[in-house]
Amino acid sequence: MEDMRYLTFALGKGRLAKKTLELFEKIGITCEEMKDKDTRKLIFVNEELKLRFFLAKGPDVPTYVEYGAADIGIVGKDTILEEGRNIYEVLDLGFGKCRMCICGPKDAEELLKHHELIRVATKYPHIAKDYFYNKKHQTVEIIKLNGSIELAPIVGLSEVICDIVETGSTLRENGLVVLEEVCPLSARMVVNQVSMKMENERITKLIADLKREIERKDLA
Ligand SMILES: Nc1ncnc2c1ncn2[C@@H]1O[C@H](COP(=O)(O)OP(=O)(O)OP(=O)(O)O)[C@@H](O)[C@H]1O
Ligand SMILES: O=P(O)(O)OC[C@H]1O[C@H](OP(=O)(O)OP(=O)(O)O)[C@H](O)[C@@H]1O
Repeated sequence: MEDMRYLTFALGKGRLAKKTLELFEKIGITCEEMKDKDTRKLIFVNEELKLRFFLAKGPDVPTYVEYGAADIGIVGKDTILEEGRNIYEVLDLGFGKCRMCICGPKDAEELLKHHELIRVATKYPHIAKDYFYNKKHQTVEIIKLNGSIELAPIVGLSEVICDIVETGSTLRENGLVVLEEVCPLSARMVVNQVSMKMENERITKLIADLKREIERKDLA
């Protein structure tokens, strides 16, 4: 135990953070310091288990993991696809479930069907490009936005959007519908490629513990 090095976790801020900490707690990994809402501290340590945790913007998580600044990351599948980093995706955590979809007003269906040159607004330009160019073989103009994507077809910036749909209420409240599904999404655990070799025993055990907990919850 004495010469064990710290394993570092990068957790995506926002929606996934709370569920991630709850899941870790269930397998005996706690980080009390991190629950303090008022803290400006960025990095938290569990001395006993030799673990360190930090919160980062979702899209930065794969970056920290690729460079080895974090051994392990927890992040949405959307972010993994969008960032395209050299990392191992090792586990589907089963929460943060949603879908990447092409959405728009109902009448945009015809434009899609006839492969018209449409504009696609999205926070995920790589996912959108891959979908339209490689899967659908359709030429489109992709417009990168940073949030409130549903606005784009309403104000005439684009014909459709490529965005996350969870409950569908944002679409409904703005008169938009799902036109096509790109792929299902959920939170994933990612691992640095060198860490996977150097810390194989600890990381393999962590994956097995998490898997057992996720399966137990699925059965309940
Ligand atoms: N309804 C949802 N909207 C967006 N993301 C969701 C939703 N449900 C689950 N997720 C998952 O949660 C992850 C993190 O979502 P979060 O809202 O915290 O990030 P974000 O919207 O990219 O952040 P920000 O608000 O800083 O732009 C997403 O990458 C996605 O995998
Ligand atoms: O299907 P729903 O349950 O309505 O969830 C989907 C909405 O939530 C997300 O937006 P977010 O709240 O992250 O805001 P943003 O658009 O500013 O990123 C996503 O981009 C959709 O707009």
